[in-house]
Amino acid sequence: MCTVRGLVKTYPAARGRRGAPGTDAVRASDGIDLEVRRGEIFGLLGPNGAGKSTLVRQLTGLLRPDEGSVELLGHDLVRHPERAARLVGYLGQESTALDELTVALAAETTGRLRGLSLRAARAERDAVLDELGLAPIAGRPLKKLSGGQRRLACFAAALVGDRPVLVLDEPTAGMDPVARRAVWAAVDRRRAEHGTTVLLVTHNVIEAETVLDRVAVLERGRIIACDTPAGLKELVGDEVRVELVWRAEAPLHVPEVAALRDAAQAAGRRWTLRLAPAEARAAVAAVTGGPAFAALDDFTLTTPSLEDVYLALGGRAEGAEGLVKA
Ligand SMILES: Nc1ncnc2c1ncn2[C@@H]1O[C@H](COP(=O)(O)OP(=O)(O)OP(=O)(O)O)[C@@H](O)[C@H]1O
Repeated sequence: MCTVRGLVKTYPAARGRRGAPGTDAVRASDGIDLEVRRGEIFGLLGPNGAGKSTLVRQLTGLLRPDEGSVELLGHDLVRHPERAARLVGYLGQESTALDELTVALAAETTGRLRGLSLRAARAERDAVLDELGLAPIAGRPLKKLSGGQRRLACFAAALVGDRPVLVLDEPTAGMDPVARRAVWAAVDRRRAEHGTTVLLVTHNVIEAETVLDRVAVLERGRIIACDTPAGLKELVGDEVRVELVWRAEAPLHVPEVAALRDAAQAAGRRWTLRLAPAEARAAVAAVTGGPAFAALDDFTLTTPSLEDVYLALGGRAEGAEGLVKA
């Protein structure tokens, strides 16, 4: 369905101007091979700057690779990037092109641009606004909406005209849980009813886990893992995640707590540890059975999630500095 071979894209170095420092060249795609199957919901996961947007912009014909090939539904998109518009419904990270339009007109205009008759564009517009709960704000201009509402309106527009492939760059960024659920339900419905293939860029690993068939993890322009969520989880084996939340400072004077310090990733009052099951049981027994218990606010034990895989592979913990040890 979509085959990518040896994709390379380097952004050139820029000279600094007016005393500002220049930037080095960035190899944002560094030899990417990828195969997405028809009807698959395929995720691209990775830290900021890993090269996810650069990759999807090459898959949608918006950015020309330096080297390599992109074939989408039998079309060579490096040679014929203009063909992507007929194949792909693309939701980019920014929406400025539609900002002046109302929610209804953004959806209708997209339909018209995709070749629908006026009557068909209006029918699809009404159906998609209803489906996503946007009818009450259909008459409002995008630029006067909240970030999450604007995102949902752009998502609605991307769905109009029924493209066989949807490429969605962080579709649920800034959305509340109700809107996020509506997005995932709409994606699922298109796959079930039309066999739509979906390529999804996301940071939200926990949310993505429930909808993705396969995931590629990107880091510094390379794919460092690609498998089903379950297959990726096997990489972290039977590790258990232990979360300890302290009332205030961790009681490091308690030897059992001090012993866990090196294995823990600390974020404020919260410690996260990844341990073998027996070690996890021992750790919980130690902090709940002894003098540390008075300092403990809460604890949880969970089996591995896609986020644990991501971290184990060397991804950056959200909000944390530096790489997390495998
Ligand atoms: N137009 C550009 N010119 C120069 N460098 C760029 C440009 N766009 C992106 N980059 C650089 O290329 C690398 C990959 O960027 P890209 O936007 O593809 O990452 P990403 O994985 O989508 O990140 P995020 O999760 O933050 O959206 C980064 O180092 C970024 O700084």
